[in-house]
Amino acid sequence: MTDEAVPAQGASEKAVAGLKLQPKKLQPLRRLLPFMLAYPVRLSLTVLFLLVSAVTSLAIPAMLGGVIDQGFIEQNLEMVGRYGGIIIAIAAVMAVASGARFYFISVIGERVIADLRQAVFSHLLRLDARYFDTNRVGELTSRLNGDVAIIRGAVGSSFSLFLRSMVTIIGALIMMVLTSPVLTFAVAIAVPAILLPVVAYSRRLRGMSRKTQDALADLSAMATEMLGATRTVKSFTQETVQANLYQDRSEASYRAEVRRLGARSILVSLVIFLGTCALVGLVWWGARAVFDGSVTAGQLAQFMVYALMASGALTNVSEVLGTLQSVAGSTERLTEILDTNAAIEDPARPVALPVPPLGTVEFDKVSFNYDPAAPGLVLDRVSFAVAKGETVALVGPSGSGKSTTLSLLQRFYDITGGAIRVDGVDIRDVRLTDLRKRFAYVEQEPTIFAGSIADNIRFGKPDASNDEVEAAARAALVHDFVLDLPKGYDTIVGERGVMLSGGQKQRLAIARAILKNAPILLLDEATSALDAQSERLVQQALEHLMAGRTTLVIAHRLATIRDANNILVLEGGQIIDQGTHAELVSKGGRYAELAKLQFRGDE
Ligand SMILES: Nc1ncnc2c1ncn2[C@@H]1O[C@H](COP(=O)(O)OP(=O)(O)OP(=O)(O)O)[C@@H](O)[C@H]1O
Repeated sequence: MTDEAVPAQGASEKAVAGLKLQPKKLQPLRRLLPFMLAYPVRLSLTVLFLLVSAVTSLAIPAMLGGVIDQGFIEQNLEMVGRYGGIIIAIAAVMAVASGARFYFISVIGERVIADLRQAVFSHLLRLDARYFDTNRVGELTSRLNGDVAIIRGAVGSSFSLFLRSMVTIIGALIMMVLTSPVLTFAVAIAVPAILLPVVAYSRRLRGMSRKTQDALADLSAMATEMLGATRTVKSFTQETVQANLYQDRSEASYRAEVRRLGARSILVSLVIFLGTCALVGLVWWGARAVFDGSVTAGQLAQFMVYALMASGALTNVSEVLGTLQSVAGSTERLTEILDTNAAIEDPARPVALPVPPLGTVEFDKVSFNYDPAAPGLVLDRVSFAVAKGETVALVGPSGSGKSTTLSLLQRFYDITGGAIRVDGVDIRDVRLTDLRKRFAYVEQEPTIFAGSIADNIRFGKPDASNDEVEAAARAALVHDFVLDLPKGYDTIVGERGVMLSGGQKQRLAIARAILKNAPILLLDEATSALDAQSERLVQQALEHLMAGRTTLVIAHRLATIRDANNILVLEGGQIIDQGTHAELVSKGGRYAELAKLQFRGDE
């Protein structure tokens, strides 16, 4: 829809959506207000030009009455010329004011959208891990893209049209009364007769419209999910099945839309027919008034133009109200994100961690559950300590709580009992960024971003010089393979690093961790088997990374475990045993079994 949509009979078709005025549903729009009020100068200019353009457009029909009565009927060409000159002058002012109004309101619209988008994105990044456990990323990005696009498409143009039309309606009504109170009275009786059946029918459309929206959202969620996993789809040969599923849903959405269009077409016919009847009635009533001398021909013409202007503006308002309702819906979904408080936040009075860092970690009877309401515990009174420079390995069967331990240490979730201390300070008393700066975290499946190799290494230290990046890359044995790449460090690695091998990705993540140079290393060793050559390179890179750092490692490699100062054996969220590799093997308990299973190949 454009701002300059001409209010004509055809537009009555669009009146459909808006006739369902529900002020409550528009309330979320208030949340856009602060974003607009942040630009008072542009806003005032918009209002000024809006008023000027409305007043000038109302002045033109008044001149038209003069042309007819004093020019046509008197057959006075000079008067026609004089009025023509005035009309051209008014039109010139109107043209400039309308252009300026369109420009300023569009600029405000774009500004508001940009601010809102940025606010939502940065707020999302600050929310805690639990929020992302319970909200689908696809849905969040769709809010960020889809809802922002809906607001963007409407804010400038719809608001402008809405305000302009409201001013026109009020102005035209006043002019109608001034021109002929009798005719105004006749119109006042006719309007509800037309509007009531239309309103009644348009209620039916509301439910239909919601259904097609839902169907569309469903479709796009499915597309996002499948296109993000094309390799899985291919490998499970699900192309046809998924394409058919998509087709079924797409057809369902098509049918829903066709039903809605059918209903809407009937409404259009209804509006056109009733509108024409009203027009004929007005002409008849007006002609009678002219014949009995209560109004002049010029006044009648003038009145008819005002009536058309008012009805056109009314059509616009009703249409825009429909649009504004969907904008309100989108605004609500976005402000919902802005209103969500992170469950994990900085303490009111943060305690500083010691400088230089000690590099110690202590778990003191730590208990935790992802879902506080669920029975049982994921970690059950886990206690251990890691001294400076030590390497402590976590081993245990799948689901025993190893990854959870590393998450809790970084305070992705808050524990339900006990305490976690880093450098002797309870992590809940430390600012989140201070805490997380103390760790370098290498994930099991490292996240590689779509940028260049250098960007990926620099992630943890954006201001690192090229030399620093290269030094980290050398230590992580990334440098050699980078030299073979066409653009060296500037090579773009593709989304999620698809252009790199598994071992290269791991070394890249290690380089990133080396550059961050944090005192405590959190390592989730990859379980996926690398070939012996890659394995050796990754191991070498890790040794560089671990040198001189306190290390907490979820271990799957024998080399790591053999060198560990202490091995914690986790099972069902509890530490069931601990000691060095030799001690634990000689004990012959659960660890010996695990080690036998896990490291058979290595031995
Ligand atoms: N984000 C989460 N929300 C809810 N439950 C979770 C979440 N992450 C893990 N869990 C549950 O917590 C338990 C411990 O999981 P954790 O990932 O810590 O195990 P793990 O020892 O690292 O396993 P693996 O070796 O398979 O990675 C499991 O029962 C798992 O289902």
